[in-house]
Amino acid sequence: MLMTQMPDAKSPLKIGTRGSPLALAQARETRQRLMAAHGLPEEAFEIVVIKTTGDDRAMIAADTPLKEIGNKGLFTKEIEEAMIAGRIDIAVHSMKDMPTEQPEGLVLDCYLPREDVRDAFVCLDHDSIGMLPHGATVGSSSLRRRAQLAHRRPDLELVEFRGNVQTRLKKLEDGVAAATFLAMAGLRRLGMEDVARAAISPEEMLPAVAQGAIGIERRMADARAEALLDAIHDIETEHRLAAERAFLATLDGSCETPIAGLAVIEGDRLWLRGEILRPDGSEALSDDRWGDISDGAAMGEHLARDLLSRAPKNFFDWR
Ligand SMILES: NCc1[nH]cc(CCC(=O)O)c1CC(=O)O
Repeated sequence: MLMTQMPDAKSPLKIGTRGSPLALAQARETRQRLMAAHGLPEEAFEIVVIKTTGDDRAMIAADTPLKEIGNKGLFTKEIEEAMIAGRIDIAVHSMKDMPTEQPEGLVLDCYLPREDVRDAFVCLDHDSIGMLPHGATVGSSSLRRRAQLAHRRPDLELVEFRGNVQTRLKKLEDGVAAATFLAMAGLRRLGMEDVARAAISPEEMLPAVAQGAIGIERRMADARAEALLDAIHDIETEHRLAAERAFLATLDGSCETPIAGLAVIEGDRLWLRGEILRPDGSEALSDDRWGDISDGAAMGEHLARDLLSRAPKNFFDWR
């Protein structure tokens, strides 16, 4: 392995991250894996917190849907600028929030082993979506979850819901809504899986593309970062994300559009399911297919084209 220099206390590998509890947990997991893979001490890594536009809620009205603020790259722009400027060497991201293309000079080709892909049903009084009383209020700001829920239960009342886990739980306690959703992966990484009343199966609610996956970005020309990251890369996650992200890219979507997708590997075969919905949930189109494990990108693209060809003309009016 060619590496100009191993990182040490004098020349640590700088790990850039947002400052949210979940982002910090993901940065620490990355550092932990790098330490273990290379037998390096903690001082060889420095976690650098970077504030992003998406974190600056002072500028943003609390009830504004994220999609209206200009979603693409909202949480990544400042981090990528810091990396290009050399203030950080690698950046740890939730792949669910990552645009499908990276700025010139940066690559995103290292994935950690994927966490639980499912959505969590968070509710104080009921065990499942099906058990919510007629007309109950549900809080979510995710266009995908809102559309999926409206499709399944048109009787429910939807309200915007955001903030950290504690804020959301307080809202449930205050009766603002009877239930909400979070990603199981985030809860697990925070050690808060108890907050989930139940994990929702992908058959019931197909997760967002790349949900539960952490990706690590670096400068293309940084041989040291490349060699260090190579040892912690998870190839199965790469194959699954290739399929899901090609599906998303072909639909020109992002995590704030009503698009869901999940790839699973069984033996040497890859299974991909995709779903698109009207934002009001009045219509949903989905399909799945099996293919070769390394054929994910083509499968994702073809699945997207199939669904698009079946979609009525005005299906994507929300774009
Ligand atoms: N869009 C916000 C976001 N991005 C990643 C996660 C959770 C962790 C993950 O899916 O990897 C969340 C919060 C949520 O959906 O509950």
